[in-house]
Amino acid sequence: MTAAKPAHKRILLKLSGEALMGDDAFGINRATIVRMVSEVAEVTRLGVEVAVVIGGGNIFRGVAGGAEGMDRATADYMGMLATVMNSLALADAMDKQGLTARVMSAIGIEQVVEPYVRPKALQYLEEGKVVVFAAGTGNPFFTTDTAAALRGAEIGAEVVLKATKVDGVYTADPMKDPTATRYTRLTFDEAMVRNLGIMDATAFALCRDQKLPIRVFSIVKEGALKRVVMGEDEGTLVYA
Ligand SMILES: Nc1ncnc2c1ncn2[C@@H]1O[C@H](COP(=O)(O)OP(=O)(O)OP(=O)(O)O)[C@@H](O)[C@H]1O
Ligand SMILES: O=c1ccn([C@@H]2O[C@H](COP(=O)(O)O)[C@@H](O)[C@H]2O)c(=O)[nH]1
Repeated sequence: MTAAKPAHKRILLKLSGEALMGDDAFGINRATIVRMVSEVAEVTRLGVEVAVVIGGGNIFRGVAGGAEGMDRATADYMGMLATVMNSLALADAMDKQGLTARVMSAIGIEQVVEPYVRPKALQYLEEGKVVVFAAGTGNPFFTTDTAAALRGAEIGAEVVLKATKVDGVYTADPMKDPTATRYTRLTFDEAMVRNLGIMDATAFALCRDQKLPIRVFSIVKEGALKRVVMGEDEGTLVYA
């Protein structure tokens, strides 16, 4: 009997910053990051090329309460720096688990991490290294979901996997509306027309135009990432 093959050769994994908190109120929970990284390690062992974009919601968001009264662009740069911190923590945890990770930043901070250079990122992926894209798109007024769509398209990923705290896209925010029901699949146009808040419209529009599917699934659910990579029916597929 031959072993089942992964459904994807190259993926862009968008990891929720907020999920990194685990049960804590802020920051990075050690056990949580270690578990997330072990799930990433498992899919790299299947031969899948993995690029990661991590959010910053566990530390700072430009539109959150902590930024009230601030200049929006300044607050957004703080948010991007929060994603650099998460990226460094992630790469460090990967290193500890025997993965080789490279952090590439969209904003220049060469003393800390190397800048994002597309051919270099592609080279790392071909070498089997995990590439962590830090600092979002490098521009204020965007989110790391849009960065995931952008980098996913640039590196020719077959799918964007949005790993978050909920197990898919619902008819309404399931954290606020207990009657909300989960979609198994829906189109980008449906997601945008229904104004479903799971991702911002910029990210949806970019993926739709590039015909880059997104699968939304729960990173809290153990083994879900591997099941998604193996093509099993997990979470919600958003497609063009
Ligand atoms: N229609 C919907 N279906 C599912 N989740 C929704 C929906 N509308 C809003 N949400 C909310 O969206 C959240 C996930 O999106 P968001 O990008 O804010 O989180 P994240 O990926 O965890 O962010 P970050 O990386 O910034 O920490 C969920 O936790 C959920 O509460
Ligand atoms: O391209 C980008 C990406 C992010 N930001 C800012 O960072 C925070 C954290 O990102 P999340 O996607 O919310 O996790 C975001 O709120 C923005 O303030 C950005 O400006 N540009």
